[in-house]
Amino acid sequence: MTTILDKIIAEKKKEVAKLKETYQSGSIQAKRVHHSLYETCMQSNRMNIIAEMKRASPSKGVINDGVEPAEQGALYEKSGASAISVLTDQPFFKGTIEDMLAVREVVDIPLLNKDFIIDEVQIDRAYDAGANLILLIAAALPESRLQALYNYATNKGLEILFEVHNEEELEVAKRIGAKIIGVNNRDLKTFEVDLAVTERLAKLIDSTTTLLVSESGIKVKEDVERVARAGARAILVGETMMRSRDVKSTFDDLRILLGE
Ligand SMILES: O=C(O)c1ccccc1NCC(=O)[C@H](O)[C@H](O)COP(=O)(O)O
Repeated sequence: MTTILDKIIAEKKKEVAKLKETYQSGSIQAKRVHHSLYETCMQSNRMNIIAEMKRASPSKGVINDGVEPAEQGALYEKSGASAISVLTDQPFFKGTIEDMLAVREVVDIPLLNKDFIIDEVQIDRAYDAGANLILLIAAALPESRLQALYNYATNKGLEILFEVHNEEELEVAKRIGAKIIGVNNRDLKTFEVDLAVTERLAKLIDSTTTLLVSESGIKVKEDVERVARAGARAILVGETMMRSRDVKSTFDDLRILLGE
């Protein structure tokens, strides 16, 4: 059975083939901000929110097509975001690299380039566009490629959010040496969302040395309390932020004190 992730990766291969022909490393030069998400989150006593710029998604269709990235990014920073995740995939999420550039111009917090990274050229572009972090998805590539991309990004001074959804993928994350592990509560094959995935995998993660980020399906304070109890120090929140009519109060609700 062809899954949505298979379809996304197939499209990404075509996009990357074009990018390799057209993109010259250094041809974009955005402002560089030197902040470590890992350090920020490990030191903070509040739940860290990575707020996402997400116009649309395969599971939900259009979420917020009219968003203005610079305005929304500035609002996220002002409201207390620890980082901003910018989706740059066009075919499935309606994002672009210009969204990253627009956000980088107006904020000084770390930026995650949320895309389906399969090649070094995407890492070069993410860096040039002002990203501090990239996403690597365990389910998307063989371990040897994940390790190569992990090393490449680390050598450029980027941090890596390494995304897993089950025990086997978590083992890969550990072998690769991931310091920031994102447990995606959404099954990228079925779209089923279940916060119990964070609870189950968190038991296998040493949260004193690894930053655990719980990703997807977080809507209300009770969800945050649940993943915080499991050991998450950060949450990645897309749809809830993009649909919120009062982003500041959504942050106030979700930025709970840790260890309570
Ligand atoms: O969101 C989707 O439908 C999706 C489908 C296929 C691959 C990835 C997908 N989402 C990427 C994400 O990980 C989420 O955007 C992120 O965790 C935020 O999730 P949410 O708060 O539920 O919008």
